[in-house]
Amino acid sequence: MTTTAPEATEAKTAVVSFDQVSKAYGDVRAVDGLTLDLHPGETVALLGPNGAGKSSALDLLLGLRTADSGTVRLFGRTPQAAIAAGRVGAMLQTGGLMEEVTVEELVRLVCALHPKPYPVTEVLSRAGIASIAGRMVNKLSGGQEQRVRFALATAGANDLIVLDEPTTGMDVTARKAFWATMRDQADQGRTVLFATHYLEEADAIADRVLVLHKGRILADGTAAEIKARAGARRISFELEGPADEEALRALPFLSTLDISGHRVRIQSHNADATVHAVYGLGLYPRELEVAGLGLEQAFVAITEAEEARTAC
Ligand SMILES: Nc1ncnc2c1ncn2[C@@H]1O[C@H](COP(=O)(O)OP(=O)(O)OP(=O)(O)O)[C@@H](O)[C@H]1O
Repeated sequence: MTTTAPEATEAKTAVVSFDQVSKAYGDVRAVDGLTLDLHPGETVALLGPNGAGKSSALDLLLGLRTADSGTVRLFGRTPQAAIAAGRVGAMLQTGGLMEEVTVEELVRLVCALHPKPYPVTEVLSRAGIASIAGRMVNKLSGGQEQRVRFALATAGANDLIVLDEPTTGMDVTARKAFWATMRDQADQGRTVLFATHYLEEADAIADRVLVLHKGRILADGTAAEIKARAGARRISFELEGPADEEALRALPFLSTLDISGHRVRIQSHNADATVHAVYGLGLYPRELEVAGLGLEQAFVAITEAEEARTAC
């Protein structure tokens, strides 16, 4: 008979597992048959337009809401059991902080409740709030509150960190420190899942990007794969004279056209053919550049294509 060491079983278990999970509020299907596994050490960005179901999915993951159907498992257990075991740290958009205490008292309390806490001084300094440790929580600015939420989410050693739009309201320095810490956590084998509207953050930080739309996953891959999937390319050039908008709009394979003075920016599904046609118009494009889409443009292209498909 062969036996499997507990660590080996654990290694095979998904950190997060959604199996056909649905959640509706009245007529609104916030999460619609979501099936998904997240693995140890992954840094995963959850993208989606407003109302796509990101917060609902995270609430289900954390056991804050109950699914209408399907199952959610964290480390093979219910969300409540995994959280009680101290395996999950979360930073959510909603939920007020305890107010009549100082920042340090609040951090100390959360560290005391964590099964595997970090030293309070370390938690304070990592979140950049050591200098405001003595301040009352109800006197903090929005960005400082966000840093305190960051401190509470990283008060102990968690195997999964869930963040809902974590850097909203943070200044550039706080954002940099925040993402450096998260990278460090992922390098130690922890799984980081974050919902964001900052696509440049997703592009820079995540090694896996999920695009959610109307409660379903529209795309799942690396940022590079998502950009490639959008198919289109960006063409940019400068004209010597004023642009003839009508002629440019008739170019083949054009999906968008933007004219600003003599600068022309185009998105095309066949960049070679479009550029060829630009020369065919007798134009002499200067500083011609052809590049792939950024994650933001790819995201817009993918979600707009889905909107158009479902509207038919
Ligand atoms: N408590 C609720 N009651 C009714 N409808 C809700 C409730 N919570 C969310 N919804 C609806 O469910 C859908 C998904 O909302 P959700 O907040 O999960 O989206 P989101 O992707 O996080 O959006 P955003 O980017 O705007 O934060 C939306 O249509 C929203 O209006």
